[in-house]
Amino acid sequence: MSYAVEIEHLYFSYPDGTQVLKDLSVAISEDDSVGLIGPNGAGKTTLLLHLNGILRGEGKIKVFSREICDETLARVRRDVGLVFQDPDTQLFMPTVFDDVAFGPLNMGLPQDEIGRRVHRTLGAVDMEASAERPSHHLSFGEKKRVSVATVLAMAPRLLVLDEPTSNLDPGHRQQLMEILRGVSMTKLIASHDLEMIRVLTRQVILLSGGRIVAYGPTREILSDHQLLKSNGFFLLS
Ligand SMILES: Nc1ncnc2c1ncn2[C@@H]1O[C@H](COP(=O)(O)OP(=O)(O)OP(=O)(O)O)[C@@H](O)[C@H]1O
Repeated sequence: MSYAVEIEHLYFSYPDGTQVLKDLSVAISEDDSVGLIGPNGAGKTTLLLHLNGILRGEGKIKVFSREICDETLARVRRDVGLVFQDPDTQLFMPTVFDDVAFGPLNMGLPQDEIGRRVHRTLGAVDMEASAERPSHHLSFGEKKRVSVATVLAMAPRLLVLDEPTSNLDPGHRQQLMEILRGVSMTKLIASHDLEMIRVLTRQVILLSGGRIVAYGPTREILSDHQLLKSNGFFLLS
C-alpha cells in the first residue's frame, strides 16, 4: 500500500513547555479521505502543522515516502497544501487575485496557466467577482473561501484543512463540501463539524490529549456514541 503520511513516535512540546503530541504514530493511505476530530486543545492543529514542516517535533514523519527534513522541505510543501484555521494567516497579498496566484507563481507556472488556475479556483469557491478586491476587506467566511482557493490552485497531492467550514453560512458550507467531495487528492480534514466529516471522509482519527484514541471507518467511529461522549462530544440523542 502507498501512504500519503507516515508518522512514527512523534512528540512535540511548544517552547513554553506545553507538551501537546505524545508518542503519536499513524499512517494515512494515498487517496484516502480522513477526518481528524477531538476536543479543543487535543492537538489537531499542532499535528497538521507538522505535515508541511511548519512545526518540527521529535520522531519521524514521511509524506509520500519522503522524510521531512531540511533537504526535502521545499518538495514536501509542494505536495502538501495546508488551509489554515485562521484565513488571515494565509492571505497577505494586495488583492484576492494576487493571493491565489501567489502559490502557482512560486511554482514557476506560465502566466496563462496561473490565470486559468486563479479563475477556476475562485469560481469554485464563488469568489471570482471579488478577484480585484483587497483580501483584508473580505468577511471572515469570504476569506475562508479564498484561502481554500489559494491551496486548490497549487493542486497539492495532499490537501490538509483545519476547520474549513467554521464561520461559513449554510449555503457556502454546502458548496465547500461539494468542492471537497469533487477533488481527488488525499484529504485530511480537522473539524468539529461531524456532519461534514461524515459526508466527506472514509476514515476518522480521534485525537485526545495529544494521543490517538481511535482510528477507523468514519461510520463506525461516528456511531460509537460512548466513545464520542467520553471524548468531549455533546451528542443530541
Ligand atoms: N504557540 C503555542 N504555545 C504554547 N501552547 C500552545 C501554542 N499553540 C497551541 N498551544 C497549546 O497546545 C494545545 C493543543 O492546541 P491545538 O491548537 O493543536 O489544539 P486543537 O485540537 O487544534 O484545538 P481546537 O479544537 O481548539 O482548534 C492546547 O493546549 C494549546 O493551548
